[in-house]
Amino acid sequence: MTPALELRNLSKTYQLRQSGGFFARTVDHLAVNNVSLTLPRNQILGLVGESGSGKTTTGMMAMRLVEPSAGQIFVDGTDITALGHAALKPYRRKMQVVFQDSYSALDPMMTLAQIVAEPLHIHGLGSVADQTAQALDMLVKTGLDRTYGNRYPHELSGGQRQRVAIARALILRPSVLVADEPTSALDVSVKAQIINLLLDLQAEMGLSILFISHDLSVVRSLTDKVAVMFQGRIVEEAATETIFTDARHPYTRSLLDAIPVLNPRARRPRTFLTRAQIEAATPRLSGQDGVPELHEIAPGHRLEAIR
Ligand SMILES: Nc1ncnc2c1ncn2[C@@H]1O[C@H](COP(=O)(O)OP(=O)(O)OP(=O)(O)O)[C@@H](O)[C@H]1O
Repeated sequence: MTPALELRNLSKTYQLRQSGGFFARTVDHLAVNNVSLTLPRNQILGLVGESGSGKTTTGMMAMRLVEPSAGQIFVDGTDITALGHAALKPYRRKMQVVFQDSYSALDPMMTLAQIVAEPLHIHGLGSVADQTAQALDMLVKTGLDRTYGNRYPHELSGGQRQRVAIARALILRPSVLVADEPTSALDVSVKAQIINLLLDLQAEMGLSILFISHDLSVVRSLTDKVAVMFQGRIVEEAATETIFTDARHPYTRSLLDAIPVLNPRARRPRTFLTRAQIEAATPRLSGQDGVPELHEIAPGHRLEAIR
């Protein structure tokens, strides 16, 4: 079956301005390096990695919200990489995004019904009455009763705002949802509610989700497959349970070791790796051999960036 989303050899180089007064110059920064990913239909793919590893840039490129420097993006089998504004519009409907910080994404002057209905309005779908009715139904689907339609974003809790952001993203019935750290700003119990909501909606609406997170426990409970990013590259990709029980790449294992364990008796020994050690293991991953076992890695080094 054609995947909902496929990224082929995607790269992004940002041009950074280095200050220096009269001698200011631009330098290239390779944020995403030759990333290939497949998101099958009705599945949830987790994209994990430390801050700055290129997860958001990858998700934004998948949606054509950031232009790739190289590579291709396929949505439902169609190459959308070079489509112009008009040709891209139907694909914009198919792909929606939810961010961590939903508050800044919700217009404070609009009611929740207006906020959720706005994408229908932008795409000219149905009458205003019809758009409002659909928006109220979608609010109910995300666990907010119809009376919320008349409220404003500042009246809501963080979890409720995230529900509104999800309702707005799903009102166009997209086939792909990019969820970029959608639960990181939430308390543990609210986090669980939002995860359950995403799972329910995914099953009900046949969604495919690219779930970007550095919260590995959330990723474990939600995803079918996980891709691990390090310095712009995918260093490991496998079924979720395989990642959590039999990770091959030392960087993945060091990420797993960094998950906090509350019970002190169950605490695992931590593994700290240097970037050079992770780099050394990365090119050899494709052969699945030659990856050094953790006990071979010299103790005493720390990988600060993942802590
Ligand atoms: N618009 C931009 N211009 C220049 N550099 C950028 C831009 N956006 C991201 N970067 C850089 O690209 C790299 C990857 O950033 P990105 O936000 O994609 O990583 P991330 O894994 O999503 O991190 P985080 O979890 O902190 O959001 C970082 O070094 C970042 O500083």
